[in-house]
Parts: sequence; C-alpha cells; structure tokens
Amino acid sequence: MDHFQYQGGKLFAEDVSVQSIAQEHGTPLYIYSRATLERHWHAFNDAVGTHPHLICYAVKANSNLGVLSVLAKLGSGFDIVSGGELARVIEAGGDPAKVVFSGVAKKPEEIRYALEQGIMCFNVESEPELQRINQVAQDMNQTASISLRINPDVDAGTHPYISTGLKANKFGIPRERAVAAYKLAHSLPHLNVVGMDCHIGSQLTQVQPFVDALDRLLLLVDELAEYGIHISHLDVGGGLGVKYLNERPPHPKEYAAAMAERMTGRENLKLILEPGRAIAANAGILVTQVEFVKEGDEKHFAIVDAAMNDLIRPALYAAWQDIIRVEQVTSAPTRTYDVVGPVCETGDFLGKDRQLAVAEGDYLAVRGAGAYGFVMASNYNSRCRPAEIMVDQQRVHVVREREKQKDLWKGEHKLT
Ligand SMILES: Cc1ncc(COP(=O)(O)O)c(C=O)c1O
Ligand SMILES: N[C@@H](CCCC[NH3+])C(=O)O
Repeated sequence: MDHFQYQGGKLFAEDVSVQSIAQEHGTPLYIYSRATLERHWHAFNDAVGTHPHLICYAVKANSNLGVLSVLAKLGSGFDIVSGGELARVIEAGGDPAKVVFSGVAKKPEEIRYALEQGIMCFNVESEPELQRINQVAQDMNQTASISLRINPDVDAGTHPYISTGLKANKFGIPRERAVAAYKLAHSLPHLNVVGMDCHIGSQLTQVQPFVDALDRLLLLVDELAEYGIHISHLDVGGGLGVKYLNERPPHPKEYAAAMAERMTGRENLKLILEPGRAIAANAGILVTQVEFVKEGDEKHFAIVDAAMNDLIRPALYAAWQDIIRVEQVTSAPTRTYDVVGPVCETGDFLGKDRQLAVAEGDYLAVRGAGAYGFVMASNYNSRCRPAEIMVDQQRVHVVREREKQKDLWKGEHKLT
C-alpha cells in the first residue's frame, strides 16, 4: 500500500495532509513515511526466509538520523562508506556489530575508528587496502574482519554513471586476481577473512544480473575452499531498482527470494543484502511551491522554490521523477511545463515537458525523493538546505530543521 495517497482530493503522507505540513514547515521540504520504510525493510527481510541473513541498509541512500533510527529499531544492519556514516549509525542507535564498511578509499583514521567501534567487516576493494587495514589493526594490536569485493564483470544494464560491476569500473577486485588477493589476505596476520561481496550497480530492473553475479561468487567461494580459505558470509550488495516512471523492477520479495534460493544447501554461508534505494526512494517526497508561472514563446515554465541543489538527480542523470499536485482540484489550465528551480543554471530542472495545471502558490510533490535526495543536496547559490519531516501515522516529526542563513558560513572566516 502506498502511504502517499490522495484522500478527498488532497495528498496525504500516512494520516497527515501534505499541504498542512508544508504550510507549517515551509518549502522546499522533504517528507518521509515511517510505515513505508518499515514495510520495505520487512519485504527484504521476510523474503529471505530462514536462510541466515542480515539486511544492511545502504546508509548513503538516506542517512538522516530519523531514518536510521527507524531501521535500527527493526534490528537492521548498515552498509556504510565513511567514518561519518558510521558516526551517524551509532548516533541513531544502530549496532556497530552489524555494520559493513564499503568504499574504495578508507582512510587510516576511518579504519581505526571502525575497529574501535567493533564493526562486523570491512568490504575491501583492492590489495593496497588490505595492507593498510592490516597495518592499522597491527598498530592497535587487533584483528580486522574483512571481505573482498569481487568485480564479477556482469552488465547491470543500468545508467553508465551508476553501473559498478564492469571491468571498466573503479570498484572491486577483478575476478582473475581474486584468488591471489584472498591468499594475500589470508597470509596477513592481522586480518581475518570472513566474507566475499559485490555490488554491480544501482537502479537495476531485472533479477538476472544479480543471480549471475551471485553464481559467479559461489564458484569462487568453492574454489577458495580448495585452498583452505573458508568464507562465512556472502554479501551481494544493493542495487535493486524502483519504479520512477514505467520501469518494472522485480518486487523486493522476488529479488530476495531468488537470492536465498541460490544459497540453498549452504546454510553456513550467511547472506547479506545492502539495499538503499529500494527501501528509501518511495518512502519520501519533495514538496515545493510554485513561485511563478512563466509563459515563454516556445515553452511554459513552472518556476518552483526547489532546485537542483535540493534534488540533483534530474540534472545529474536526466532522471525522471513524477511531479504531482498536492491539491488535485484546480481551475488552472493544463499545459506542458518545464518545472524549474531558482538556481542560475540551465540544467536546473526537476522535470521537463510535464502535463500539469499550475498556478502561483500551488504546492507540488516530487515522488521517489526519499533516496539520493537530501543526501546529495548542496548549498549552491547559498541556498539553505530543506527541512526533513518524518510522518508516523498522524504524528509529524521534524527530523532535520531547515538550515538558517547563519548556517551557510559555519566554519568560514573573513579576513580583517
Ligand atoms: C557497495 C554499495 N552497496 C549498496 C549500495 C546501495 O545501492 P542501491 O541504493 O542501489 O540499493 C551502493 C550504491 O550503489 C553501493 O555502492
Ligand atoms: N546517487 C545515485 C545512485 C548512486 C548509487 C551509489 N552507489 C542516484 O541517485 O541514482
């Protein structure tokens, strides 16, 4: 069930009218639904069934403390890519022992911090990184648990900027070097080899590339066993897509069940999934208000108060996200609009060629904005970043206050 639905012609977030939230908290404004986040997380967790597993939500998709705390309460694990994300997980009440640390360039101080906090595992992306983690662990008189990110060289069939599992991508260790890298890891005295991972890309709309990647990893797991290297978990990364327009991604249940099925008979191999977008994207909207309706010779523009600095996906990937009216009924005529923001860039748009009926002052909502929305926001044009709200049934929580102008130069110094 969708928790952003019209009731009596008004868009609701769970049990609260979106317009009432916008009027109270101003726009642009991100609104998330707790029930949706929970439903999506359970869809993954339940579908894996009885096979030993852990859902490690990819924090980068939406790292707001409100979001992380909701998932932490469900017992979620977390996939992080920086010391900052680990600090957020801990602050939100997440368990460091359920954290996997991904990313191609972890700094020594980040490795140290993660070891101090007792994370579950480092997802290592290169041989030099193995040496670095071994060195930090040695300095701390500890052992670090590691997994190697293997690049399975499968085509995820997604946008080139977010495809990560091809040889040409910077991520992971090529399959041909995998055995040697595992042998190296095994020989380093301050490393404990526990896992294998991959992540082939984001916004995938088919199960098959995931299955292919998993099969390739399983072959490698068996090969390693012949060398006496035994892996206790397999982490297949994230990447399951969502419906923005007419994509038909598999349901998380179908995806997770397919993964679990391939693991049949391997009960000693824990399955880890790192979904980000599939949990957060459709749990959030970005609400914006129409400032002006501008009639051009060739185009009509709906100029709104949200911009590329608030939601960069349309500008960066030409991503399409649905834009809908918050109040369905209007006397304004329906026209084809480019929905654009106030930033001084031609690329500053939220949507192009949209059939909309809009008038000054109307509220619009951009759907699918819960993932890679606020987290990618910037202060470009010295715009304050939006507030974030979490709706929980009829309760409205401000999970991040709107930035104030004085926040804009926090940490800056003028010369006298
Ligand atoms: C290692 C890793 N895990 C998980 C994710 C989450 O991906 P998604 O939001 O597509 O599920 C990403 C981002 O693509 C990633 O790089
Ligand atoms: N930020 C991207 C996805 C990148 C995934 C991160 N590894 C998006 O908005 O679609």
